[in-house]
Amino acid sequence: MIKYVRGGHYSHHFDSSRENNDTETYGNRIATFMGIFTTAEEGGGKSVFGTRYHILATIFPNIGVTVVHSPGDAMLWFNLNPKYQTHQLSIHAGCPIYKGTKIGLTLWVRSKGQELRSLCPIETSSAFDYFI
Ligand SMILES: O=C(O)CCC(=O)C(=O)O
Ligand SMILES: [Fe+2]
Repeated sequence: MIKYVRGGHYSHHFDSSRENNDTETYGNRIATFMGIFTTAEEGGGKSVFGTRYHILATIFPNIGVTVVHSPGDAMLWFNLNPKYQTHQLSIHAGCPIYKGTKIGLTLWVRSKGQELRSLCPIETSSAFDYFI
């Protein structure tokens, strides 16, 4: 569960991590599911020109995507490239909240044991890139 109040935000980051005990056992975070329960009344971000605009959003700057939420929305995105390394296009951030409360649920899908691993030829496919 994540909850943001005024000033709350999640700076740009990748959801995948460096190798550790968890990645050894379960694999890295191949995908992220995020559900939105409540959106703030006012949120924001900054455009590339530095002007503030009011959005309640998760942004993916490397692919130019801004997802503006409503309660009940869900998002799913991929974090790894076909070699199971951090995908540079997956960097994202939760924009700061100015007013109200944003509550969501983030679930990370680990790569080990996923059907994708054995049934789809993602190692040789560029289709994977399309989904993030
Ligand atoms: O709050 C958001 O919009 C993004 C949250 C996020 O990136 C995360 O939980 O990993
Ligand atoms: Fe994230």
